[in-house]
Amino acid sequence: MSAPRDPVYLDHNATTPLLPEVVDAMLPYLREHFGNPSSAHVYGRRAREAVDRARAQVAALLGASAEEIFFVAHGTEANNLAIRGVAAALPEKRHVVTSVIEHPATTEPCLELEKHGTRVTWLPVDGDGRVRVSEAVEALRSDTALVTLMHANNETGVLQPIAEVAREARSRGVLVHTDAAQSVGKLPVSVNGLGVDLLTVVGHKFGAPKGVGALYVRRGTPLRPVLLGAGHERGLRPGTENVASIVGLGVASEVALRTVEGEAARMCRLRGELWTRLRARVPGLVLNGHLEERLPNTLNVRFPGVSGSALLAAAPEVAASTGSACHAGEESASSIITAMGVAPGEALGSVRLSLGRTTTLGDVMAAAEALIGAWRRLSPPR
Ligand SMILES: Cc1ncc(COP(=O)(O)O)c(C=O)c1O
Repeated sequence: MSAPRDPVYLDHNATTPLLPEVVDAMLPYLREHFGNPSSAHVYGRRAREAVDRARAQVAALLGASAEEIFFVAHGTEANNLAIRGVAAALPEKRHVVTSVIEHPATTEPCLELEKHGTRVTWLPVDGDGRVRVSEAVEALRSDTALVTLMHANNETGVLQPIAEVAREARSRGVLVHTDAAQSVGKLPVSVNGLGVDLLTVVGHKFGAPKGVGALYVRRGTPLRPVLLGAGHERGLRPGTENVASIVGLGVASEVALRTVEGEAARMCRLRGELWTRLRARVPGLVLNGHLEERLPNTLNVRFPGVSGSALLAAAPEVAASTGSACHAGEESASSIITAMGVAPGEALGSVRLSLGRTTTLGDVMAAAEALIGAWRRLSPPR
């Protein structure tokens, strides 16, 4: 008897499988090259060289210099370091601008600053899920320390107008951070193209392991460490480097630099195929978020008359997510979708389908069939 097939994995915005090149590059650093990069002997030197190589690879992906890349444990830490680190470095500036659709790794540090007296402007989004540049500009004040806006939203995949906001903010002397957890590795991302001072990179969103990320810090940006300890990462992020994972992040960056454009185009075609198939057979299906200004791999759709979680439970052939949360047995709609003006009852029908490098046309066709079948079984007869 053959083993049951695993469900089609359409949850690449949650995490991605490790790239084979990443695993191959990491293994020697888990086995024989176990040295501490701070040690002066050959074991340490080998580890230091590997970390330096990875730093150059991440920098190349972003169009940055190696000295501007700081390794951290994850996206959460990178965002905390950017937001809390700037606030600590500029104590006289008591205002931060962010949006209502950020990941908790941004929202929570902003709420913490707010508790301690910093004023935070929470920008709304329009019906397409985008911040309006004019509202971001109007929010800027003489005491604004930082604008922190995500590059691509993790649920909808919608891209934010970072370059336009950054141009205005930086011309007024305001620092700009973008959480690029979802866009790096899926789209070409350049720190100079975006014009940002700080940018968050998350390894496990593009084929590197979980538990490693990086913060890009433009030369000269005022930033204080959040963790206190020894002098690793030039004093900005103490703690012995996670060498094998850093090597993995470097190789994933190198692969992304070589292949991101081709993969983005392939992803866009597959996503188009999925959308076309679903839309043709689910009357009333709605796309959440802007049609074009979005990640090439992400489709977030609202199925009529059913909840997204019930739909996914009825389609075990597909592994995907909803943005809804369950509190005390009550399902509540995603705050990202309701922020776009969608009524909570309708927003509950949303499902995020996020494709990746391992996704094939066969996967997309099988997933579409499974979702359409589940929706028909759950929907009252028309
Ligand atoms: C937009 C965004 N920012 C930050 C993070 C946090 O990354 P991590 O869970 O690796 O800390 C995620 C992870 O889902 C994300 O999607």
